[in-house]
Amino acid sequence: MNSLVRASKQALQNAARSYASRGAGGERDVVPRKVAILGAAGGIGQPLSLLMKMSPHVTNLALYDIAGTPGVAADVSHMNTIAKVKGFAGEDQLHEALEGSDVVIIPAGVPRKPGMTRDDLFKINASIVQGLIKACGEACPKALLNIISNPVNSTVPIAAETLKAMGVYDPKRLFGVTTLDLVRARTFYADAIGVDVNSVDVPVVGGHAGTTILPLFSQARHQGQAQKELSAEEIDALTKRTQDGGTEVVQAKAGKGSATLSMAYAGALFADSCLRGLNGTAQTSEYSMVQSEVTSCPFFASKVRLGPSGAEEILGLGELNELEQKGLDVAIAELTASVEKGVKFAKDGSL
Ligand SMILES: NC(=O)C1=CN([C@@H]2O[C@H](COP(=O)(O)OP(=O)(O)OC[C@H]3O[C@@H](n4cnc5c(N)ncnc54)[C@H](O)[C@@H]3O)[C@@H](O)[C@H]2O)C=CC1
Ligand SMILES: O=C([O-])CC(=O)C(=O)O
Repeated sequence: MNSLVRASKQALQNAARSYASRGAGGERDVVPRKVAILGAAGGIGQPLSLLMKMSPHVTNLALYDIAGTPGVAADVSHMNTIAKVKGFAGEDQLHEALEGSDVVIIPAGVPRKPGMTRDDLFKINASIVQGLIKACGEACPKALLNIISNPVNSTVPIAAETLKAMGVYDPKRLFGVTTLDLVRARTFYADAIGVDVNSVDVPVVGGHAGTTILPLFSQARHQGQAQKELSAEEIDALTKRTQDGGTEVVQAKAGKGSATLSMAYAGALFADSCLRGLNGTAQTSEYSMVQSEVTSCPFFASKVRLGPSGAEEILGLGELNELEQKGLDVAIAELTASVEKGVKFAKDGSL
């Protein structure tokens, strides 16, 4: 069972328990953990706020945006789960929102419209992410930072350089959220071979844009009897669909933004794993874009073991087939260029 399903069941159980014992005093053995969401009034931010309010690991939830957060906070604060919720609006309140945070999730910034690439968002989102990361470096330098804002392939290196310049960079605490690529690969693969999606595991490595997203179907695992063996053409189609998953949603939304609900789900899964790692839960791992020596590219998404100090171990890629190896070469070239673009922006502001 994945952690969010478990978390949702736990939240519902907690809710039922507290409902049944209103006034009984409700003692609970929970590690106090504060999570801040920056961009909490947005398309991702709102459902993500809902899901983090349901997490059994969150005791304090700070919802920050340039506007609109008092309403979102008032709304989710009525849910009878353990997290205390507070809304913060406008830059004056940013530091207060961040202080004491264990995990900061950042889905702030503009989304794509049809015809745009994620890199087309760089001009606007680079500065937004840099500003927010500076505030994190000042107010909560030890927090685990979960970057959702696109282009992730550049915003993560921007964050790293910004924190470095402030003297507070810890590579173990900075994560680009690529979980949605894994969520999609699992869904598409389980559908294609006809097995229970909860039994499926598909590694997805590289970055988070087009051909930098590299699903490794040769390493896919599942339980139960598959209804179907996939041909090379079918694997190729699944690879392309995973790489273009974001565009599929952008086109379907026809100008009204990109993935928000599935992203909120993926973001909550990832943040929940970060919290479980912080709490010392054994065997907590996720795929994420981190500073890495797994390939020649200085930032790369692969499997990461999460623990009390963040990314405690970065695992290798395992064995790739010939096609995947070719895909890896393509991914590294494009990802390296996006990383360099981010580093350059952070150093000299060039767009
Ligand atoms: N990593 C991933 O897998 C995915 C990333 N994304 C990215 O997430 C970002 C957000 O997407 P949506 O929520 O759909 O956009 P949205 O436009 O619905 O929401 C963005 C929110 O950010 C806020 N914001 C803008 N500047 C801010 C600032 N300086 N401080 C705090 N908040 C600020 C806006 O007020 C808005 O509420 C986009 O860049 C999108 O491309 C989207 C889907 C998947
Ligand atoms: O495609 C986009 O612009 C949003 C995104 O990153 C995704 O859905 O994977």
